[in-house]
This record gives sequence, structure tokens and C-alpha cells, in this order.
Amino acid sequence: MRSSALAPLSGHAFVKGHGTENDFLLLPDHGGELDLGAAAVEALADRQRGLGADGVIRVVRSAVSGIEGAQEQAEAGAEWFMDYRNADGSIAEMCGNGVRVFAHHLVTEGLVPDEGEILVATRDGVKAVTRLSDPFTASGEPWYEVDIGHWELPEQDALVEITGVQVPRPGLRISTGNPHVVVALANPRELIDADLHRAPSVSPAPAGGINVELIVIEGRPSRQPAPGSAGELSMRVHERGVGETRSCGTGACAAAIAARHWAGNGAPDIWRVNVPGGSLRITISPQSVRLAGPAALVAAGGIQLA
Ligand SMILES: N[C@@H](CCC[C@H](N)C(=O)O)C(=O)O
Repeated sequence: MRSSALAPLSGHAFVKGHGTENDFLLLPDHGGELDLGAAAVEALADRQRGLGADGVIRVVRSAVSGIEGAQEQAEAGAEWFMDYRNADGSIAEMCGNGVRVFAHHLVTEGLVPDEGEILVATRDGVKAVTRLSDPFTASGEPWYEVDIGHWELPEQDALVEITGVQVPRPGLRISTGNPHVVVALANPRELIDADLHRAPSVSPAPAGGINVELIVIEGRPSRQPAPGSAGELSMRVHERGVGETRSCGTGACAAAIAARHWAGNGAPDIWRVNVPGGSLRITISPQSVRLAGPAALVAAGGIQLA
């Protein structure tokens, strides 16, 4: 094990990181002593009052996390629990960009071996994360791939009203551990013009809120793609509990699943999803969806918690 690089000047240690510019504040709480309420999370995530982040992640040993189901995940080999909160303090089941940053933090701090699969406990079950040696782009940041696991197509479509986009559009509801609705727009202009300062209105209104992905599919995905060839799409997202963010990993998975579904039989299983903060690679199989992308740690220090 390497020695810790975390040496807070004062207050509670924090680490700041991002995955395709979806940014997170990690709070190491190895012994499970931190009582992190919604108001404290909101203050930390606030870009004026606090450090600023799309999400706040408590890094806690599963066995002492006090979270339902975490003990079983510890017994299954997931020593560390990703306790994820949105910027407004609400709890989310999963975060695809966050789990890569979480794994990179564990590796960097020597809290897990830096080779092989890293099992991370989450409210959506254990996720296996692997460090990649073949990134999709040459950003210089390490890439990780996470098996997001099960995905489900809906029984019911949705209608989505978006400020700046004429007439409500049909949306496809997809669960990738957390809830999403994906809307295909007609062209890149519509994607630029969408005003995501306001949350799109989704009907029927989902209990507990929903993440909304707006996408434009590049070209026409071939129905008989060359082996290994990828589809491509551009995406903007309005995240539940946050607002517009520069990326969403589970949302990119939902977007790729929707694009493949709309393209029909023979559509690619691999998709490049371009978001304002970079690019992600999604690989879909009938049983699961995998998300690959960069993870960066940019700062560490100490902060007073409310
Ligand atoms: N940014 C995340 C998703 C975070 C949770 C989401 N806002 C929710 O409430 O479901 C990702 O990368 O997946």
C-alpha cells in the first residue's frame, strides 16, 4: 500500500475530480463517522458558497457505511462504498462518471491493488471497474471501464417539453440503475438551441424525478456494421438533482441504448457519445451495458463541514 497523499491543512479532507467534466467532491470517511446531511452536501456543492461540484461522494468502507445492503456487498468483495449525493443533497443510486473517478481515487491512494478488477459497492449493487490501456481518445487521462450492469427498456414512452425546442417530443424511458428519458432531436441546431437552464417537463411525471438526455445521432448507423465499428451521437443532459451538466455516464449509456433501439436490428453495439465535456465509449450487450471514459483527480485539501 502506498502512503496517502491526503494531508488536509485543516478541516475534513477532500479530493476534487471529474470524468468528462462531470465534477465531484470526494470526502474520505473510511471509518463511517461522517454524518453528511442534505444541507451540508448542498453547501459543499454550491459553486459560490462551497467548493462546487455536480455530485458529492462519501468514500466509506462498505462494512461500516450503515447503508442498507452494503454489508452483503462487502462480503461479495466490494470493500469500498460509493455513497453518492447530487448537488441538491438528494441521493442517487448510481453515477457512471463518478464511479470511474472513485476507482481512480482508490488506486491513487493505494486503497485497492492497481491491477485487475476493482469492485465498488453502490446503491445499485456492486460495479466492476477496470483500468484500460486502450483509450478511445488520447486525452492523457487514465481511462476506466465500468460494467453498469442491467438495463431496461420501458413499457411506457414519455412526452418531453423542452424550453427552446418547438413542440413536445417523444422520449424513451430507460433505467441504467438510475432513471433516464432520452429524446432524439432532429438536428445539431435543435441540440444547441435547447435551453436546459430549466428542467424539461416529462409526462407522465416520474415519481422521484428523472435525468433527461437530448441526443442527435450522427449519420445513419449501418444495420450491418463492420465488426467492432461504432455508432456516434452527441448528447446534452439535464441531471436530476443538479441541472445541466457537461456529461453523465449512466445517461450516455441510456442514450446509446436508445439510439441502438431506434436504429433497429443490426445496429452497432459500440457507441461513441460526445458530450460537452469530452467523449465516452458505450458497449451494449443484451444483459449489460459497459461505460468507458477518463477519470481525473485535480485537487486535494481540507474544508470545514457545516
Ligand atoms: N452524473 C451521473 C449521474 C448522477 C446521478 C443522477 N443525477 C441521478 O440523480 O440519477 C453519471 O455520470 O451517471
